[in-house]
Amino acid sequence: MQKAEQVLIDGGTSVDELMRRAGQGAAQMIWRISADQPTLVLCGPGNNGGDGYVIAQWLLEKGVDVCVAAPLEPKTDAARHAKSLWRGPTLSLAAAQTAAQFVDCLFGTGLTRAVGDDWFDHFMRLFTGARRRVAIDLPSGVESDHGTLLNEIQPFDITIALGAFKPSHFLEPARSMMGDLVGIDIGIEASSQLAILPKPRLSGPGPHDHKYSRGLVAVVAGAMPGAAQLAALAAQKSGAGYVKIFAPSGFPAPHSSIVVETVADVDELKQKLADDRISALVVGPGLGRDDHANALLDAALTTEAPLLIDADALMIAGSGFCELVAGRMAETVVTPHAGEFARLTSDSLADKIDDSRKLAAQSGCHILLKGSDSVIASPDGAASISALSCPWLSTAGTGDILAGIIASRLASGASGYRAACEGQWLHSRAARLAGPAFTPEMLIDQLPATLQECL
Ligand SMILES: NC(=O)C1=CN([C@@H]2O[C@H](COP(=O)(O)OP(=O)(O)OC[C@H]3O[C@@H](n4cnc5c(N)ncnc54)[C@H](O)[C@@H]3O)[C@@H](O)[C@H]2O)[C@@H](O)CC1
Repeated sequence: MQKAEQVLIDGGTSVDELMRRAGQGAAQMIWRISADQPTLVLCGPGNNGGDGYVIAQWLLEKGVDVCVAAPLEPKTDAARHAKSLWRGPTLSLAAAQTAAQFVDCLFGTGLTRAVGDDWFDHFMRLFTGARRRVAIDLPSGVESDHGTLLNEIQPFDITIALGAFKPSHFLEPARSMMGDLVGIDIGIEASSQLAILPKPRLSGPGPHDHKYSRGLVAVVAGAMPGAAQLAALAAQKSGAGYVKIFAPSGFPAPHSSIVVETVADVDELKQKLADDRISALVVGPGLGRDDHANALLDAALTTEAPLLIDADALMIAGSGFCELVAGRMAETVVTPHAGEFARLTSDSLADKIDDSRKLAAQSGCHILLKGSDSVIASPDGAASISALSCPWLSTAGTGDILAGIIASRLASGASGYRAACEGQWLHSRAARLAGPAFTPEMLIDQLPATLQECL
């Protein structure tokens, strides 16, 4: 983002002009949602504060009863210029009174440490006394890149992001402080190795496609049949041409179209996995964690097809994970939740994006770190954050479904990173369509409609 701003500035667009676009865009948004509510704008010393003076002046010209509170004079040229154009009253923090609407321009992306108590106590007084609270770019107290809270703030009603979304708009715990999140275009083309997951663009089968060209997904089943069945069903309803489960005898097929191939032992599994028509393999959901499960995982790792590793397989692999996957030539996607991730790295999770990137680079695998703020990282350093979150996904079976969706995307020929990104988006979107309190089957049933949206 800062690089993108610099390109514009080098090309002749002044910081004043960017600030004018940002402030006016934000003011118009505020005007649309709250019209003439009496408003207090809290302006800090940096360019975020400068945005605040632009917003305040724009609202004043609309006839709004607006006041600025500022703890310090502006420190940047652009913010000084914005203040020079402000025609309304400016009060100290201590003198400022609460207003119906509170607009927070104390700090944006430049916050480097917690806001001190002398300012923060007033900040909270003015915040608490307002009926509507609007944060400009980022709520003060939130650092911009890692989702970290530097102060104990409370949720805003709306956050207006300027120019581009920052990682903390989507990473917890910061994300929960944003309220409704909207973006303002100020003419900056942000390009970075960190992306917000876009809606996938998929194509359906062509006239010459058949079940194998659309992709054969195989699932290695273990001790708990339900999880492997869900992964298989999800793969099927995400568009795979053919879905098979390799399972011990007596394993129930989840649907008459899904083939269950009995494997008597690990050697037989290895033989079946040598079938080069297999386009993607899933191992982990319901695998179990005993010696037999361990041997099934070893067998699965012999496949030359793209591989999705999840759940029990990750718990078995533990800190030996990187060694275990070291020899793999085909794409490998790994989908741990935070607990499984900590098991793979033998360390607690400090920074979702950096830690996922590190594990991806060390292992050569694509890592999808699951959570309400899922992060996907690739060995080449690319990373994406999911902006679609659905807290109703926090229920048993949904991870197995995600594994099946990603496997079907791998089977269609997508790269590991792309399959993980597409799978994550489809999963979250299906959850939104399923509404509250869904069963795994209800979630799976939404997958065709979700695919339809992406064709
Ligand atoms: N750079 C640009 O061209 C544009 C920036 N814009 C705005 O500018 C913001 C970033 O501006 P800045 O980089 O000036 O950053 P901020 O306005 O967030 O504040 C930075 C200033 O606060 C100080 N500071 C940081 N943490 C502090 C703390 N805990 N207590 C006291 N002082 C502290 C810093 O030393 C620095 O002086 C964005 O979030 C956005 O709102 C927009 O106006 C669009 C254009």
